[in-house]
Amino acid sequence: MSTSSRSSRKYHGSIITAEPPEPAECGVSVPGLGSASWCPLGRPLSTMTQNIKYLGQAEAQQIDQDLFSEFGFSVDQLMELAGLSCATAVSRVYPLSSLLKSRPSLLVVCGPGNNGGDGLVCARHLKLFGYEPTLLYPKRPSHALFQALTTQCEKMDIPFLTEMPEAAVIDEAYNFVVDAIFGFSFKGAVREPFGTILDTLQKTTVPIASIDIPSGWDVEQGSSDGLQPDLLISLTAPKKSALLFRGRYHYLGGRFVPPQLERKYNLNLPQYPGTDCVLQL
Ligand SMILES: NC(=O)C1=CN([C@@H]2O[C@H](COP(=O)(O)OP(=O)(O)OC[C@H]3O[C@@H](n4cnc5c(N)ncnc54)[C@H](O)[C@@H]3O)[C@@H](O)[C@H]2O)[C@H](O)CC1
Ligand SMILES: [K+]
Repeated sequence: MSTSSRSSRKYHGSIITAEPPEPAECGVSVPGLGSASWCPLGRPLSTMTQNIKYLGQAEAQQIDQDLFSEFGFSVDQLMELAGLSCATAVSRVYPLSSLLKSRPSLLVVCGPGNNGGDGLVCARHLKLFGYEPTLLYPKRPSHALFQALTTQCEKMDIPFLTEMPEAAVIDEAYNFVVDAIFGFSFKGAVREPFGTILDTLQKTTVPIASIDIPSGWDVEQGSSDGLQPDLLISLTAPKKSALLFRGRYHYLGGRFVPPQLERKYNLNLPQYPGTDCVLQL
């Protein structure tokens, strides 16, 4: 069971990993949020990435738009790479060999936007990696892309739940949960059915892996009483709320940013190792 002081979550029934490093001296540049010597995560300098930019909501959306309009990418291209990054980070943090339940089960909860699409792609790749994902996808957009992603999962025999199980059932049935409910376009008070879903997730004790933003968190301000994921996978670049992430693992994914775009927004992205599609921050 984790006793990490950075996360109040207690885990049982799965995932045994080392404790996170203790706070140490470090320096991070956080435009608009603080001085260059602030160490928000308490990680040693050697494992932090100096000067990586933490994005505000509008800037994250602008970069997204630039990728599609100015740089000519399509949504499904980037979503595939984003979802693959998420599946890769998940498999690094929760390798099949570390799971304590008899089956490598996990629940992926998908929201109504592109974050939900990342969740569908992530589920498909996790299935290919040997996991047994189950999906909950309560609000499905009519757009052909999401219908195709849904079909792909169905054809890979990934089951879809019709309703959110109770917290105790989730703890019993799944090793961990992937949160793909909301990403960088989340705004305002949570609307149903996602309020109830997030309330249930908060009652679970299995680890939560959040894609891009812990769902329900304000993209810039975070949330003191919201979800406390164990793993956060920031896509393209971390958002400002990631500075308040207190889980054990923070990964960067979405290795698709053209250098010209990186320079335009001064992202200062770290060097991904070799051909890897994720990087632990
Ligand atoms: N460039 C990249 O890094 C890429 C990131 N990707 C992923 O896309 C999401 C952002 O997707 P977007 O569709 O813009 O928004 P969301 O998924 O966050 O959600 C929009 C969806 O949610 C509804 N909504 C908003 N606020 C609320 C609320 N308070 N209550 C209920 N519902 C709400 C809204 O109506 C929309 O339906 C990013 O985070 C990445 O995960 C791409 O996949 C690849 C490129
Ligand atoms: K999310």
